[in-house]
Amino acid sequence: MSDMAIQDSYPPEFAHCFGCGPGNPHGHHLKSYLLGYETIARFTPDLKYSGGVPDHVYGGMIASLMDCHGTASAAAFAYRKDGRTMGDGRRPIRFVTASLRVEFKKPTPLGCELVVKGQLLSLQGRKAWVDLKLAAGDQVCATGEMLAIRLPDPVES
Ligand SMILES: CCCCCCCCCCCCCCCC(=O)SCCNC(=O)CCNC(=O)[C@H](O)C(C)(C)COP(=O)(O)OP(=O)(O)OC[C@H]1O[C@@H](n2cnc3c(N)ncnc32)[C@H](O)[C@@H]1OP(=O)(O)O
Repeated sequence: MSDMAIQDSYPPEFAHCFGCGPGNPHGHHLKSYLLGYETIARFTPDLKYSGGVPDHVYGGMIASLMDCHGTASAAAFAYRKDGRTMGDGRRPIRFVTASLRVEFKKPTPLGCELVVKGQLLSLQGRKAWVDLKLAAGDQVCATGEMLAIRLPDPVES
């Protein structure tokens, strides 16, 4: 597993995301890592992120974790495809979410660590499709699929 969290390679101007930006003092600071051919993030939501009942996570938190983990995963997969290393000093590769479909399979328990995993489905040009799974222990509680779009490099003047 890479020692560097994917989000820690975001330059300061792109580090404000509430879900995962290292530069947002109020945010969740999700950290995603490349682990072989998949990505992984671990997060334990605070008890205030309850759904309709106090011991389940609300759906927006689940989608948020997939949102941030999915774009980070897309970036990590693109670095690998380009033969680059995160934090290599060149312009960082960044993706944003164009679409995210989430399927809530089981109630997600609150008060325990959630594990989000990402796998690359396809990477074509600027478009990356990422498969996502969120589990509590052995139970997959939600699955998702993201289309992430790579931000173009600015034109040098
Ligand atoms: C933009 C400035 C951001 C600045 C800040 C950057 C911050 C980087 C750090 C991020 C840190 C963590 C982030 C956490 C995850 C978020 O929360 S990201 C925030 C939520 N997402 C957004 O705000 C994105 C809003 N959408 C957009 O800005 C623009 O629609 C996009 C996604 C950049 C695409 O616009 P574009 O660059 O003009 O590209 P466009 O030519 O429209 O589309 C490219 C291709 O994708 C396809 N496509 C685009 N959208 C869709 C869609 N929804 N469904 C299907 N296909 C689509 C197009 O058809 C096209 O396909 P081809 O013709 O090439 O085959």
